[in-house]
Amino acid sequence: MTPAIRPLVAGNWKMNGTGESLAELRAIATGLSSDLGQKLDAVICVPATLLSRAAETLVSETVRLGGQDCHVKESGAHTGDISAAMLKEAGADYVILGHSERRTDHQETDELIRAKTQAAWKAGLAAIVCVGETAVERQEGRALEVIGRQLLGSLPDDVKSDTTVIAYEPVWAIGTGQTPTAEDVEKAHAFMRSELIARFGSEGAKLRLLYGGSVKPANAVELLGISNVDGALVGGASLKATDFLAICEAYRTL
Ligand SMILES: O=C(CO)COP(=O)(O)O
Repeated sequence: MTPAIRPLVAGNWKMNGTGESLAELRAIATGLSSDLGQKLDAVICVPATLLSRAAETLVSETVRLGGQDCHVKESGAHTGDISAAMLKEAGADYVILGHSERRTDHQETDELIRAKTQAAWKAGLAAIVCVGETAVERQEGRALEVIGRQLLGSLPDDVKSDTTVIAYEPVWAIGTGQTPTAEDVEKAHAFMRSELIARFGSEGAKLRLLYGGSVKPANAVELLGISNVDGALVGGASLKATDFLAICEAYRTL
């Protein structure tokens, strides 16, 4: 954790969730309306189909909503795509961009992610920009090189800390139950911090750096307590309110 940076715990529901899941969202919001909610910001990135209903269902401001991707354009002939402005209108304040599943499934490049980040800002959304190495890249000793390249390529030049969040998600740790050692997470986050300060100066020092990949209640205190880890991007464990809240609880002790 970085002193003076307010933590952010973000959930990524991916392609999961139905109308019934809104009860979990309500339970998360209720859980965070206690003093726990004063210790952190929380956002749940639901499937786009649930955004409007999720926005209606949330009675408190303790949880923000996010989308999981957006198109670079505001509107037009792009069948199946959703613009950042549409996400905003549906109730989102954040959008995840460049998740490894999109980089892989949809061949998204750093250049495209950078354009999407600008589109998100223009629509009034904060971008959660994801980076992370694959297992092979790690075995080849290229993890930091890959993270550095993705950071450089995926971020526009005018990054501001109130509209941009970075998520380090090692691809091999996503949905596998495996996590890097605390030393490896610390090394990756320290590297990102120094790269971001070198490029963005004081804004780079204030950017929130999330760790993502098999975060669960059992490892939350250890992972969230690491230097320069300012929150988490949680996949599977964000689908159940009890798990997500148990992860947030780590900030009571940190
Ligand atoms: O991809 C993730 C969040 O974006 C992480 O997923 P898991 O927490 O399920 O490993």
